[in-house]
Amino acid sequence: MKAKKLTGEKAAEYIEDGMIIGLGTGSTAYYAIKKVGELVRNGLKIKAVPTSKETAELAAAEGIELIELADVESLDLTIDGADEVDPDFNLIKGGGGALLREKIVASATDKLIIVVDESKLVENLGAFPLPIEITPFSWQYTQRMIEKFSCSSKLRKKDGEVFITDNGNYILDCDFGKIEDPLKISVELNKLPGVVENGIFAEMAEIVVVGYNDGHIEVLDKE
Ligand SMILES: O=C[C@H](O)[C@H](O)[C@H](O)COP(=O)(O)O
Repeated sequence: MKAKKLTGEKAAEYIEDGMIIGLGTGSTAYYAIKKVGELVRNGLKIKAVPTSKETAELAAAEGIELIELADVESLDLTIDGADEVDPDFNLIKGGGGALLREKIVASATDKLIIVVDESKLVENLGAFPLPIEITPFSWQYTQRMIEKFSCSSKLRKKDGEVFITDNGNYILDCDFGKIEDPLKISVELNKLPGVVENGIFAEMAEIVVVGYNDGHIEVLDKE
């Protein structure tokens, strides 16, 4: 928890007056949002696009001005968490179910800053089951098509009920084993009718802020 808090707060240092920023989802992004709230209450002027209903509620409670992505051309930066990060900054996201909005917001962002604790760093993506957002319509058919990519999958449930995303869709958590070529599999998965989006964020992150349990932080920069 300490590591998550430190990374969230460190990432907030990149925010400057007048910026339009994206706010990620999850337990690490939470700390960044709390820090942004503090900065706003101390006079920082920014506007923010949330990546989930949960984040919108938290940000509003923090007094952060929210806007729609539809109303802007691009975002200066986005701070978001991840479930896995490989050495090339490819990510798996969507453990919290927010991957679709997160990917749309990330794609509109000049600088995507990822905040993680050390447990998220991996040599290869894939130990964390890949979340894939799919339409409820004939979802079992979509599942069969996805499983042709040599994975096994489970429909995500929460409290015994099917998990429904903010967009009214389902999520399949897919075990591919080691993912050798994240960009390729991401593109192939998104070609399947019924697949709305998958949780691989390939070649999108620019900065990864890593928090270690001993209290130190490392900032990894793609450049
Ligand atoms: O859907 C959720 C997001 O992709 C999260 O950013 C990701 O699951 C990491 O969350 P956490 O920081 O809680 O581990």
